[in-house]
Amino acid sequence: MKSGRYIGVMSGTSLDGIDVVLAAIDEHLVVQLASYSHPIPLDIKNAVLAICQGQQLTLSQLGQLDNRLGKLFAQAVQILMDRQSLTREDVTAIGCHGQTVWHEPHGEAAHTLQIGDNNQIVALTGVTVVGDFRRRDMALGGQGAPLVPAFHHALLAHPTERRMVLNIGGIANLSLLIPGHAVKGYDTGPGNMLMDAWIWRQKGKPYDKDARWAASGKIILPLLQQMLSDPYFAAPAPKSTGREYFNFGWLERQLTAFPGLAGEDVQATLAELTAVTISEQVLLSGGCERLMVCGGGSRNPLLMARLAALLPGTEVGTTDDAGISGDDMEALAFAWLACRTMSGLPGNLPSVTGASEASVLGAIFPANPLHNQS
Ligand SMILES: Nc1ncnc2c1ncn2[C@@H]1O[C@H](COP(=O)(O)OP(=O)(O)OP(=O)(O)O)[C@@H](O)[C@H]1O
Ligand SMILES: CC(=O)N[C@H]1[C@@H]2OC[C@@H](O2)[C@@H](O)[C@@H]1O[C@H](C)C(=O)O
Repeated sequence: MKSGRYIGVMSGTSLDGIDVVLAAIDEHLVVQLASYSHPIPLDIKNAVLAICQGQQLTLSQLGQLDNRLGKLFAQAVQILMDRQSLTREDVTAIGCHGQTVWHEPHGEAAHTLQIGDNNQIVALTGVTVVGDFRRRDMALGGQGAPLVPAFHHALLAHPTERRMVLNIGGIANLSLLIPGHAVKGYDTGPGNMLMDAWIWRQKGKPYDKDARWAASGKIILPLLQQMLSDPYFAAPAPKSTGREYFNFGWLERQLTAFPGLAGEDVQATLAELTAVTISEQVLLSGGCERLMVCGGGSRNPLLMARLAALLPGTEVGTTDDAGISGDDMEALAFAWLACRTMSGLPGNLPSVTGASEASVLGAIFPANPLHNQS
């Protein structure tokens, strides 16, 4: 393994910020050294949201967004490097996930697109970048997602305890770390995404802090039942999804049969949808002794309480309890995946994504050895 200091960059489906993490990685250890969250300007957030909901745009507009996101990722990395007084020689590589703008894992021409020009990051920081992690897996017949289960397994698997790791981001994904079994993992469906979309439309707030609004409402059971009948929830793994499917349009269609509901009741029902779809999958997958939650949803007390209530006999906690900040897990995973690629090691798990083989992932954008030499 090419050990060293790596930086991971993640801009997820929630568009709440760009997470950047510095980690020391070797064969046995991943040590988180520092992290930083960089804001995303509102016009960029709105442009990505519009694309994910199917809005048409010109190639020029797409190219400009790719350029601006690349510069934004570069700026975020540079701030972390400056704060840590790191020079380019101190960092082996940067693993940058990019911004997913479309994910379509089915059909004759399945595809997934993460943008944010990695060349911009190399040009500004002088550090080698690894990017485009998902498309090799897709070329091998896989879903291209989720990719974090391999990292969850490397970091959090236990020899005897049945564990599952749950990321509640915009989309929620579950990793099954069951001793004696191949690692499995898939997206369970919406995490915070629908709750975020609803409170944004109703109140102009980016998210329901500490679920205060949801907690003031009551669950509308017929609406919940109807939402639960969406075929995604019963579909077998491998499966992955995104904003192209579970978006505000999806929610509006669900609400047409229920006019005039109080906003807080819809919010309470959406929180319950997230908790129920996750807990059903945990139980259907045979249950676990410990559920370790990360992602922004692990900061939502209502979601955490509902998960604990729906999963009696399971120890429900956060990955922070195991020493890994739930806010940094995904960025850390892309630092680790970059290290795998730089070391010529596979990053995907066919048992998770359905790919025909394990493969080295991504593309390497090498640092310029002539940088700053004249
Ligand atoms: N205190 C809190 N109370 C309620 N919700 C919270 C809180 N803190 C964070 N969140 C939720 O977490 C979201 C951000 O989660 P996260 O950063 O894990 O998403 P992401 O990484 O962009 O998504 P994905 O994992 O799908 O790519 C916020 O948009 C919000 O909904
Ligand atoms: C296509 C895409 O960007 N998928 C994300 C998204 O966010 C959560 C969930 O949906 C997961 O499948 C994936 O991200 C994590 C990092 C993964 O690949 O494991």
